[in-house]
Amino acid sequence: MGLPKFARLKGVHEELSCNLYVANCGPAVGLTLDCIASAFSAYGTVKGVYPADESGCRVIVSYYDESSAQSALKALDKNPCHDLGGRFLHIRYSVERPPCQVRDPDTVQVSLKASEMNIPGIYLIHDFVSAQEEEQLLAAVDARPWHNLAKRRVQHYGYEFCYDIRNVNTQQKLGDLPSFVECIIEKIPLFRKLHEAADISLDQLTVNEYPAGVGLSPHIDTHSAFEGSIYSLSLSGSCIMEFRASVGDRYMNNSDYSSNYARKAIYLPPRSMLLLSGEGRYAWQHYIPHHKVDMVKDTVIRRGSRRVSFTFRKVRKGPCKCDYPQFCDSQQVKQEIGSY
Ligand SMILES: O=C(O)CCC(=O)C(=O)O
Ligand SMILES: [Fe+2]
Repeated sequence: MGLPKFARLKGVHEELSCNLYVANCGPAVGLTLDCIASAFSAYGTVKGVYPADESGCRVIVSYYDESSAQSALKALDKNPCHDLGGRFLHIRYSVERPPCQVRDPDTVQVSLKASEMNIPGIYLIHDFVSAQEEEQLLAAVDARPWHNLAKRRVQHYGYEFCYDIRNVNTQQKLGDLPSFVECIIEKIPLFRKLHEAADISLDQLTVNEYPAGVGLSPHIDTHSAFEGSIYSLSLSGSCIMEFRASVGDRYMNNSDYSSNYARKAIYLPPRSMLLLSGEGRYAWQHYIPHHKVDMVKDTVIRRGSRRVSFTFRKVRKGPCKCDYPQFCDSQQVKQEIGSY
């Protein structure tokens, strides 16, 4: 069952409602829904506290009667709330929207399994590495130098990925993949059960470290740079990864879209390995929204202080001859690839 959906009443203080839209309040600012309910229960019996959106810092507090909501609004709007660490709240009345209006064009249902997304070529295996391997992998990269990008840090092995040209210099090999990733590489054949062409001769690794709230812009990994299978292991923190394809493209069915894109999303827990191949690798942009919290099946999941991903690819030595020429730089047609 979905959450009740509410709309903020802009500037309408006199229109009473049992529901309050409360800004500057929520899991992203360190306040659990339970502690918010407890603070607001000083003004009447609280029916429920719900995230108002995916920001993690706006909630709906729902009372059984309007007089409780009115007392809470009078006492707490733009005043410090003692029970919530002296936080200043911004409060409006809110109304429950009828079910036909509930679709927020900015939100997308988050799948737990790749098969729920229904994008050909995308697979996810949970618990691909153990907690002990995760710890060792993090220690190994933390013992090596990081390169700072604007908002995240990276390391490259095998070949350097150059963000300005979105490609690798195939003439300049850095070396073999480091021995500490052997425990990952040896398990890649597990994907053969899901995808017959699981490529095991990977020779390029990019390690990304994202602080909480930092995501990744929409892009398709350059076709001419890498072969058809891209593996990405999530460590330490979780995130959601979204996928989008233009509505005009034939590589999508016509459900699940808002504005000009079909959009899908998947939850990537720590230690899970994602495979992008085929249509999902060549024709869908992937990206990580810049959120501190993710809404996954009505649960608010706070991002950890860091997420570290290991992305394994095989450098392409000739032109790409994929079946998706409109996204293919080797096939010289206008692309839609975006920046990393
Ligand atoms: O962090 C990730 O899981 C994905 C990284 C990625 O898409 C890339 O480096 O191209
Ligand atoms: Fe990518």
